[in-house]
Amino acid sequence: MNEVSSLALPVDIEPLPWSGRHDGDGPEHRRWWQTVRPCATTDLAEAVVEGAESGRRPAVLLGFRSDEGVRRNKGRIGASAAPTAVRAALGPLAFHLGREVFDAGDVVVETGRDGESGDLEGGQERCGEVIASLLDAGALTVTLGGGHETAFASYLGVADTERTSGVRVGVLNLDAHFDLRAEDRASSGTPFLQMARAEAAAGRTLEYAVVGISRPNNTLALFRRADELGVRYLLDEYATRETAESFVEDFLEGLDAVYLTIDLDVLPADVAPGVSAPAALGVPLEVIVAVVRRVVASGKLLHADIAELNPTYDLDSRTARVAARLVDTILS
Ligand SMILES: N=CN[C@@H](CCC(=O)O)C(=O)O
Ligand SMILES: [Mn+2]
Ligand SMILES: [Mn+2]
Repeated sequence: MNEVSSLALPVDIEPLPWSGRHDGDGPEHRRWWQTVRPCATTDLAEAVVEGAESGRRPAVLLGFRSDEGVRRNKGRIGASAAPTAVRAALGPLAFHLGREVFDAGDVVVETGRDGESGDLEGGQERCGEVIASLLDAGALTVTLGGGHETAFASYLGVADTERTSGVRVGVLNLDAHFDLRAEDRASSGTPFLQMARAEAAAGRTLEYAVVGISRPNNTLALFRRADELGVRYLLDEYATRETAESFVEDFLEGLDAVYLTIDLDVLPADVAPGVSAPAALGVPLEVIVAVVRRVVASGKLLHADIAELNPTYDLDSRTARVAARLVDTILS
């Protein structure tokens, strides 16, 4: 395990904007805003030692403020504001988790304009370095995207940490889309093809499964690419609690560790209106929560991210509240 003092955090640790209702200072009144601490290296190191005793790693949240992937994918931009919106929705929630939670701040991606490209690739590399460093230190990491280009940043971190050396790692995506587009440059529509190519270059095969694929929202070309790459998927219309849990159990069985990525457009549009591409059908939130619980119960969760929240199109913070609930479930 690396020294925690070598953490490559994205920002100088400053008080971050966590707030919520105040019912008192005792543990019985505890909420997220009273719990989350800036990710100072010595505090994280202590929490890792304590977490090893209780069997619960400390969690570290990391924002990936990026619009560039969705912009390149011709979607509706606004996801760069999502990390702030998720923190605001998490802050007032009652805290029942038996682990420490830290906030490592945000990696900020410059957005392109006037025909110029933004530096998505640089941002993904920086984010990947931070994730790998936090994983090496012993944390359970959760990235708050950003468009789904967040997933390639997550992959870089997962691929780089010493914790995945010699380990069978899979990627479980909860999403209406494959995001396997073959494009000249990275976007929110390409991350899993980028991963498949990176794994192939390393002499491995990407273990990739998706729950919630919408047939009308993925072309025949994308279904063919998924088949060529051996991608396992469950269509949205067949995703009941029973089928989804059994699909995920089968996938997890052949793995030692899993990276979970949740694209909020997997949910019905009335549950998650604040996304670039809202779903006409979608997978019920109860099913998504059940899937996340299965992943957590497996003990194989290494890293997770939540992507595509777009506060510009949200209604009364509905989607941000769902994202916060899912973060809470991931860390339960
Ligand atoms: N992140 C991926 N987004 C979808 C968007 C689809 C759409 O705009 O309809 C994709 O590229 O397939
Ligand atoms: Mn996606
Ligand atoms: Mn999607």
